Amino acid sequence: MIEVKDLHKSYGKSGKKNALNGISFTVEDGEIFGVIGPDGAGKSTLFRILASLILPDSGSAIMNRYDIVKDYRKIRQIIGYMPGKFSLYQDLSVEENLKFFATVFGTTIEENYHLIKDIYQQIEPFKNRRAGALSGGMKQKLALSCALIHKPEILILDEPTTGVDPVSRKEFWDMLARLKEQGITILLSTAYMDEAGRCDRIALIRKGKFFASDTPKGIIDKYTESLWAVEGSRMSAILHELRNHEGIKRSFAFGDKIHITVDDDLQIDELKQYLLDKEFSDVKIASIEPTVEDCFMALTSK
Ligand SMILES: Nc1ncnc2c1ncn2[C@@H]1O[C@H](COP(=O)(O)OP(=O)(O)OP(=O)(O)O)[C@@H](O)[C@H]1O
Repeated sequence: MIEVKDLHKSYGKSGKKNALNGISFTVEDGEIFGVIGPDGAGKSTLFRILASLILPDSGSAIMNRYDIVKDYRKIRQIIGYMPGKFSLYQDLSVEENLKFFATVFGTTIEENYHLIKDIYQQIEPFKNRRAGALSGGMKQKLALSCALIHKPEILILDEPTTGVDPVSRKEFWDMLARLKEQGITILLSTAYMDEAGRCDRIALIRKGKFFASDTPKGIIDKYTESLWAVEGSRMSAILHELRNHEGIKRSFAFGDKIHITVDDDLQIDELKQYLLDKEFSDVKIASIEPTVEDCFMALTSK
């Protein structure tokens, strides 16, 4: 179990830059807990503190009975940490990297091969290739293998899917689901809101603070406003006109659509006519169910 209480951290002389502003949460054994938020929100700072790499200014954290400050040696044994930036030795081969991490932790690849088999088998054909010459998806699989090779109880993965193609991202999440089945607790961060649904619980973070924490469904269920998706061929011009409409509370581009939150008394046909009058003739508008990203936008615009 992970128990985090009121963590604060600032950087710079006289602590000018507040990175964490009082973070508290718990993660149960075997849970996948996702910390979701934009760049600079404080995710890496939080994970570096929990991995015992930097000290908090105040607050505490217990990871499976061990205190991150007092018991930092033990913490490093029971966690597997995959930093956001590529952490492997670029000039060592795939196999040499894995051997190195196994040796540091006093184990061997053979001893814990069963844990990494699923993942490592996919990169084993390239075991003699330099890590620096691997694709993004393969680097990520090697980094995860290295984080797992000492059989950690808790995995801390900082933005593990950033810069990874959609197929490798899906494979990665399937692997995490299998690790969870083996009882490993997984704490990860992501800037991709569509990954929220693969977590048991999530926390939304912004400016060093969690502003919502629940199951993905729990977060979505709290969204009670009317939400529509607008499609058309001149998206930025449509967005501009929508922002001038007083019945629209919020609007933002969402992939190839625009999501808008509207006043309860506005009707779809009424808005279609408004856009038609502005010469947008091919506009489609439909009522939709919110996603975690819609919740994030709603909560951060308050
Ligand atoms: N070593 C440092 N010195 C000064 N400021 C820092 C340092 N590390 C992070 N920060 C600042 O602290 C804030 C939180 O950064 P952090 O890296 O924890 O966020 P993040 O959510 O992980 O984002 P990113 O994905 O961009 O790393 C940011 O404003 C960042 O600029």
